Amino acid sequence: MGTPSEEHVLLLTPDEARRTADLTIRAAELYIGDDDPALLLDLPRIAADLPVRTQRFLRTFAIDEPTGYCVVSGHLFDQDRIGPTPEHWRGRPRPNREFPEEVLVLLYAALLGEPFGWTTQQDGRLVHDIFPVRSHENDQLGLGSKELLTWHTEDAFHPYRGDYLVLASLRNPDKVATTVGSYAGGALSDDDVEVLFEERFHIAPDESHLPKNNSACSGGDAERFATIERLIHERRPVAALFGPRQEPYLRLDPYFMEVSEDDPEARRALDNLIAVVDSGLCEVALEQGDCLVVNNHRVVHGRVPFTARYDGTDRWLKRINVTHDLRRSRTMRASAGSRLIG
Ligand SMILES: NC(=[NH2+])NCCC[C@H](N)C(=O)O
Ligand SMILES: O=C(O)CCC(=O)C(=O)O
Ligand SMILES: [Fe+2]
Repeated sequence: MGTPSEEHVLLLTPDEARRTADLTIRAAELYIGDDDPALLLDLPRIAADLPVRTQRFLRTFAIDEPTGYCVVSGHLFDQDRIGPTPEHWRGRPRPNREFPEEVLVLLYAALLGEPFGWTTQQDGRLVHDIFPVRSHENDQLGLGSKELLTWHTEDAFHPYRGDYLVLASLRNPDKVATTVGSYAGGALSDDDVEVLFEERFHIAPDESHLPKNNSACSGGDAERFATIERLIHERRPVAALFGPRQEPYLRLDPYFMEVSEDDPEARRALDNLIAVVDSGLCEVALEQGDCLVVNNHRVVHGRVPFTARYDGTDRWLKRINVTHDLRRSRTMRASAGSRLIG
């Protein structure tokens, strides 16, 4: 994988960008926030008014998997309306000033599948904020900055992790790059591939799901993290590769992965895979107005280290998780219609 090629990018025409912005601003006036059930119900109806090229581009990306990631660029994100980059995601109003951009990622999610969130991430918000937070400067979190955010499958530890991820760049003045990596197939020995397809790898939940990175509720909160706790204690081994042998899907987060000491074969195969992904890692610096869509099985992603500003002008992304099939996670959601896994 090199730098993004033409097939990865849809550049909106000025007219398409205007129509898209108008659509999201009008919709944002009709609903009360990213969790408004009426908005979630209406998403496909509203998405039908997005430019036809956008609809076809994202539907093709989802169904045919022509590439592991793509970018829809040229969106108009009104900087005056959006206002300064906040200091923390906690306690933000609903709806907020950037609600039209939250509507946008929800509409794109509806073209790809169904948007969902986690009770254990950002207090159950459906659309996540990603900007540097001072207290997390050195953490392996989207909210970090000083450290390389090592590449990963989003929520790799979880059986119901998303099929796609949408990242909308509200601003990125220092052109801080998101990293994207893949495994094309053919670069590893058949023996290594065989081992990687077997359930010989442990993946611990990353820290974004831990209680310390959510708001503490008074009492009775243990329940919210019970499933995560169980996954930590079960330590069920999983496969690092799955699906088609020629072009396998990935389930990787090396920083949080472990292989038993008595399984050097699995260790070596994983190290070889990590080296192949590393060697082809590319950097995608999202410009203001870019939406990056990641196929969470075909590619891994991360972020280069950077120096945060903490003056209201920092890099700011909106993130949404998307699944093809909400029903699969039904036992971990409170009701059939709930979009929060936990
Ligand atoms: N290798 C890693 N750092 N994995 C964790 C990724 C960050 C996590 N998805 C977050 O929302 O903050
Ligand atoms: O900041 C980025 O570009 C990616 C962040 C990310 O991967 C995450 O928060 O999980
Ligand atoms: Fe991520």
